[in-house]
Amino acid sequence: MIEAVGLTKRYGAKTAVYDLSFQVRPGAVTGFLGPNGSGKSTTMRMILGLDQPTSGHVTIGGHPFRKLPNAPRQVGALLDAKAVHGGRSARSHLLSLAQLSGIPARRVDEVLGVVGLQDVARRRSKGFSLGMGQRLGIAAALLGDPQVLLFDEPVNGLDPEGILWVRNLMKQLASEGRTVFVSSHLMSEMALTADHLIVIGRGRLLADMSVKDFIAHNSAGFARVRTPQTEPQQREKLSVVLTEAGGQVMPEPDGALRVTGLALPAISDLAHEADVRLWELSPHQASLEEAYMRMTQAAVDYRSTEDQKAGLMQPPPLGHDPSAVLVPEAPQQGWYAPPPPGRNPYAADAPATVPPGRNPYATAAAGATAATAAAGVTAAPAPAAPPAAAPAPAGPAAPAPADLTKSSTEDAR
Ligand SMILES: Nc1ncnc2c1ncn2[C@@H]1O[C@H](COP(=O)(O)OP(=O)(O)OP(=O)(O)O)[C@@H](O)[C@H]1O
Repeated sequence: MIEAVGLTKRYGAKTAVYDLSFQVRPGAVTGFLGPNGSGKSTTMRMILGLDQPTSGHVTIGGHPFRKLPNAPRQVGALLDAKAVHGGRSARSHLLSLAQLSGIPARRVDEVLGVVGLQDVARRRSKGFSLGMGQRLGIAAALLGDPQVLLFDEPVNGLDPEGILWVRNLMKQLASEGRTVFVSSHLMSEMALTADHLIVIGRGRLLADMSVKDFIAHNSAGFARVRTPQTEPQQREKLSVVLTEAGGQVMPEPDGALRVTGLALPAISDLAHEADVRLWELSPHQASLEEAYMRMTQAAVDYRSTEDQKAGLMQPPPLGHDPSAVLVPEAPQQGWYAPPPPGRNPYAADAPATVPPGRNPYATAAAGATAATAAAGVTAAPAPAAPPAAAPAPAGPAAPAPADLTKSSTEDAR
């Protein structure tokens, strides 16, 4: 088990991680989610003893990483897949890590098979695509057959087949009773891979719960309501009526209204009483991705001016005064306002109102990382992550597609 207690890390005036306490349990995949710069990599580096906490502490199996006996056999980590000596072949890279940790050479061939790189094992890794680099990093993490595994963005650069492979590998490792801690920006992928989620924003804990609970609490429903386009005053009238009845009303890009906090029958009755004709009244389920975006949007540090065009910022509510701009300290209601956890907004008895409411070998088994650090090789800064929308395409140095999609020997079993 990994246990963090009051973990805080400051870099000068910048607080990267603040008072984080959580546990990562064995036998489950725990997803570690947060926007860019939220402190995921810093937390992982502190777990691996590569960064010292300013205050608080973190242990693995009850010991700080640096005090773990035979760490490479107990903990494996993928932190930065690009931090590999490109002049070496995949096999010799793994062999050198194995030698540093007293791991027999036959294990190198085993893990090359597990990650599907056996046919390119003697090729220099500088010719590897991003996806192949990720596979090599995962092989390094598995080298010591450790019980605790940390993966920082393991699906970066992987194609859909690779993403599926990583998903199955994580699940398999957890089913063997191992502790698997995986960071990602991709809520949708984590919803499929993880059993438990730890979500952070600006270094603070936002959620620590099972995926099941996260879905139940956050992917709330809403109603879409549309009035005749030819009569905009009807839309305004309905919006006022619904708001007065305690609903939250937001405009949709196509001119419809998104309503939360009111049951569908109540919306219908209120429209009827106000003599407003409806062309659409339909229930919708907000996606988990959207729920995650809502939870973390107040904690997003880097936001493109193009976000508005891409629909990644919340539209202002109807009647919003743009001069009164709020800078929230905590997550707040975004595109939609979900009902309190467990409440079905469409139930006939639903209330009319809702309360306002690196290291060069950082890819390597972590122990080898420490060993290479001791050998005087300094850690590289974490690379900027790609946008969350889709896996990054293979880099320009991508080899023949056959290499990328190669099934691992594990797949074949
Ligand atoms: N060595 C450092 N010196 C100064 N600031 C740092 C250092 N490492 C990280 N930070 C800052 O700490 C914050 C958290 O960074 P971190 O890399 O942990 O976030 P992250 O969640 O992993 O981000 P991403 O998803 O983009 O990889 C950022 O603001 C980052 O700029």
